[in-house]
Amino acid sequence: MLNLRDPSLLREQCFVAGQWISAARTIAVTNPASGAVVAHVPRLGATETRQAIDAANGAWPAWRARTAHDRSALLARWHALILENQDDLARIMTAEQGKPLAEARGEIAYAASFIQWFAEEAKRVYGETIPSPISTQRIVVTKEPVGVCAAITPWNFPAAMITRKAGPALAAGCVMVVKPASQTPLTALALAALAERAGIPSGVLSVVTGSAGDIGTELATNPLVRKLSFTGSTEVGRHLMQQTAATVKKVSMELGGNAPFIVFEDADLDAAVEGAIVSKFRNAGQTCVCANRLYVHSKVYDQFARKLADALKALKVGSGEEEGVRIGPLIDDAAVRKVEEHLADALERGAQVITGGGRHALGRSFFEPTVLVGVTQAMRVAREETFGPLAPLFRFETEDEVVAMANDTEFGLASYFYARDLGRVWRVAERLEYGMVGVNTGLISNEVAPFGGVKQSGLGREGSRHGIEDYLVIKYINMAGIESPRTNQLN
Ligand SMILES: NC(=O)c1ccc[n+]([C@@H]2O[C@H](COP(=O)([O-])OP(=O)(O)OC[C@H]3O[C@@H](n4cnc5c(N)ncnc54)[C@H](O)[C@@H]3O)[C@@H](O)[C@H]2O)c1
Ligand SMILES: O=C[C@H](O)CS(=O)(=O)O
Repeated sequence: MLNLRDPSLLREQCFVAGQWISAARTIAVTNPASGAVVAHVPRLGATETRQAIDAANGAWPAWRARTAHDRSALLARWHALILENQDDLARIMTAEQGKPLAEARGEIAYAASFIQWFAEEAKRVYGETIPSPISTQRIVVTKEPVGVCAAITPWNFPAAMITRKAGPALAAGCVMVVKPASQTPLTALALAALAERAGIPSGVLSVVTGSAGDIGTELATNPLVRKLSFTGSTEVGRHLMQQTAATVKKVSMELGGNAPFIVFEDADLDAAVEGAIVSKFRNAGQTCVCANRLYVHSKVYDQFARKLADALKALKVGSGEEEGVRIGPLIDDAAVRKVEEHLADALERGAQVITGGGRHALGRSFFEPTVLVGVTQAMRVAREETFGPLAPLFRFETEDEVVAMANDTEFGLASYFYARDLGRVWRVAERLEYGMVGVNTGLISNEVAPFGGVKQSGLGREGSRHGIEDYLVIKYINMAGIESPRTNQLN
């Protein structure tokens, strides 16, 4: 049993149309560190999803009719409740996802920041007037909520990936049905409980758990759903884009990554090592913006590799609840097997391990933080998202060579590089084909900046003033008949 200040936040029911509902069939939620069953949630399907969509559609007119200030105040109340319950939400998250408690607390604060940000942005949805080419007409442009929205979210950030969607959606006057990952539904359900306590009306926000295929198909094909926002793998994103095409839904796609992390010869090496630790090993390497390939100039390659390996040895691996743990377990055994496959492929092709190199002695889904040297573009780690604590180091000689290698991928989410020459910083930042570039930092995620990718890493942006645009549609009003006054023809 979790040691919660408010045990009622641990919900084993879904929030559908303002009601907490159960189901005969359930899904067990397990702790990745221990394998213990934490809770059971309903295994819902298309029927209940339709109920949630119908309730959202019914709640939409009243929700969109509220003033922006009204919606803002309710979101602000939700934000306050999330922070008031930060510790409980973090404990629930660590229990189901495995990340260290300190990281879970950090994610809750990060998740709450999107609610706060869009509570304010709700009041800044501006339209425009346009000078008319015809003297008797006036042109007005307004922005309106797109309508019933669906969100499908991943397990690696069980809170932030939901609020990064629900925040702008509700702020814009939309309503939303959320399907969280089956590995981490408890955080989503706790957030829904707090939204209910904040006074967000029935039907405005629902959370359904269960069969990804059945629920996903209903969300992607039901004509009442006007927008689908997905965060997850590129493979599933492609599938959902195909499914939503039949009803021409607006889509946002936050998909896979393959981030290059480049260390030039003029870099501050200690800063670069610190950045590499944050960028590569946050959430045990299970983030979409993790450094996936580390390119190090040959002049500093050996020194950087040694420093990185030494820094890694200081990181405690263990269960997220344990004090001082920096690297938790991976989400499941399949995740560990993928890291093992990437490691084995690299070793077979000539790479060498300088620290780590296999499953951790703790067993289950723990993996040793690992540094590989002698890595080349021919290896799987160069082409595929590893999503684990494996840092492959590639060597390079010139700026042109490394930019070409960095861009040699179908992904384009995050990228990072360390350099101090101003000309190089501008040249490389402009040449990298990514939605986001971190210069001399390994951590770029916040609520104020536009988060998102190019190429096959996705469509749209989350956070920033841009994030609400994905939940709005533009309306053009042409107001004619504004002739000069004339006697009324009718009398
Ligand atoms: N770009 C971003 O902001 C971002 C953020 C987090 C994770 N990710 C990516 O997500 C992946 C890891 O997360 P994951 O393993 O949960 O991804 P995933 O694509 O397997 O699952 C994501 C969500 O989609 C659901 N899903 C799976 N198959 C589906 C289907 N056929 N129809 C409808 N829904 C379906 C899952 O249940 C889950 O809720 C990585 O590729 C990572 O890069 C991207
Ligand atoms: O996995 C990717 C998420 O977007 C995590 S974060 O936004 O970079 O914290």
